[in-house]
Amino acid sequence: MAADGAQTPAPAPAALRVAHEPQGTDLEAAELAAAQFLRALGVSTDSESLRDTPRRMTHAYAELFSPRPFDLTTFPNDEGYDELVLARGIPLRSVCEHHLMPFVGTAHIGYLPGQRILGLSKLARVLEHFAFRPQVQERLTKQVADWLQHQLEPKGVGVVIQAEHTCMTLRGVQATGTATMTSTLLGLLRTDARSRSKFLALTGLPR
Ligand SMILES: Nc1nc2c(ncn2[C@@H]2O[C@H](COP(=O)(O)OP(=O)(O)OP(=O)(O)O)[C@@H](O)[C@H]2O)c(=O)[nH]1
Ligand SMILES: [Zn+2]
Repeated sequence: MAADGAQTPAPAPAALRVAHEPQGTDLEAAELAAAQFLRALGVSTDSESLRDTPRRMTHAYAELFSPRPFDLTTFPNDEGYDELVLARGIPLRSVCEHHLMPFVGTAHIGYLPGQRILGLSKLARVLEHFAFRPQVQERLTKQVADWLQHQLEPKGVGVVIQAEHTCMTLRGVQATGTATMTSTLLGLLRTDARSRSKFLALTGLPR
């Protein structure tokens, strides 16, 4: 409790170990299922070049569903830096949970610091943490923003994602070149027009 009676949030820990969240994997079973899946679709795995494809498929998806653990390193905001910190154009790759086809693009992730600042690389690592699982873009965007707000307790968070969903560009409606945009703004980036406008200016997106 501060002297004026206001609640002061507890500072975030200097480094929080963010673990991989295994759901229980059985690579052998997945490989057998992949072979069966391909056979059922009339794709023969008899040739030398396709013989290992079920194993490759299994490992490819296992990789895309396994975010790497990392330390969420934070530092005290000793200088009282009170403008935006923004990582622009972070590469994004994820897998849509409806078709298990990739969606790829870029993310812009920013925050207005409170008592602590974040190790810059962690903005990309948090994105990867939530992207490496079957996802929808809306949930991914919100999860990254909510998580940063919760862990860092900044004055505001903004996340904008632009991605191409191959399930709608390579198949189905085949709307080649379509970019899907999503955004989540929290705290001052949501409520304060000046902060929001600055955030959008730094992302390079139209305001
Ligand atoms: N909201 C949202 N929808 C997504 C995302 N990724 C894929 N989808 C959509 O999920 C929907 C699944 O719809 P369904 O009608 O069940 O699937 P479908 O018959 O293959 O549909 P089409 O893709 O239209 O051929 C499609 O409209 C996809 O475009 C995402 O990140 N967010
Ligand atoms: Zn899809």
